[in-house]
Amino acid sequence: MHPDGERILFTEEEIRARVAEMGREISRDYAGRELLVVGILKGAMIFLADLVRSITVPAFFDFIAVSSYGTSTKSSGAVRILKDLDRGIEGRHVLIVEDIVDTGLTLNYLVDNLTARGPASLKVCTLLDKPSRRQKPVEIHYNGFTIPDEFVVGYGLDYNECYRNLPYIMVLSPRVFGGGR
Ligand SMILES: O=P(O)(O)OC[C@H]1O[C@H](OP(=O)(O)OP(=O)(O)O)[C@H](O)[C@@H]1O
Ligand code: HPA
Ligand SMILES: [Mg+2]
Repeated sequence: MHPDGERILFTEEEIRARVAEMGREISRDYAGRELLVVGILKGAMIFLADLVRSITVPAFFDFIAVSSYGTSTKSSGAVRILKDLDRGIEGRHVLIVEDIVDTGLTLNYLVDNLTARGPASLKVCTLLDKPSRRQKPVEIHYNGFTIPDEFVVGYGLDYNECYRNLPYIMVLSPRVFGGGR
């Protein structure tokens, strides 16, 4: 394990198995339809890349970048769109793909924002759910794993832009961010 980790939460193998299972479930639910997968940059990129390879219905991609964490382990509370979708989503079956739902501020904002654009349907898929920290409600349709209240990194998730390329998910040691969340 990386020396900044406290413990591994999910191994590469555990993630691979769960992501494949999620892809199969999504493929069943969207049978006969075309999917527009909307990835939330940057955290969701690794999960999305693996997930879509287990999805068997026709899938198109678009990406939106938002930020609320900046260089901290605490959400600033203000969600900003840094890069919007390239195209409209009116009449499309949209699946938002996210790495983690924590306070819910990011997805609560994005679901409202994208719903206003008139998609045929809108669902949320997240690899991780940390429900103990929720401040705003988010309806999650596909969830990989529910996790405890700890700051996790790896498999796309960062702290201060580090650790995204770790193939597993680990709990970040509080000594790296000074504890005190
Ligand atoms: O439920 P919330 O408390 O809003 O937290 C979840 C969001 O925070 C992280 O993104 P971040 O703003 O750090 O950008 P990143 O994806 O580029 O790391 C994560 O990828 C989610 O998008
Ligand atoms: O636990 C987390 N790790 C990384 N990024 C995050 N953004 C919200 N929660 C987290
Ligand atoms: Mg981040």
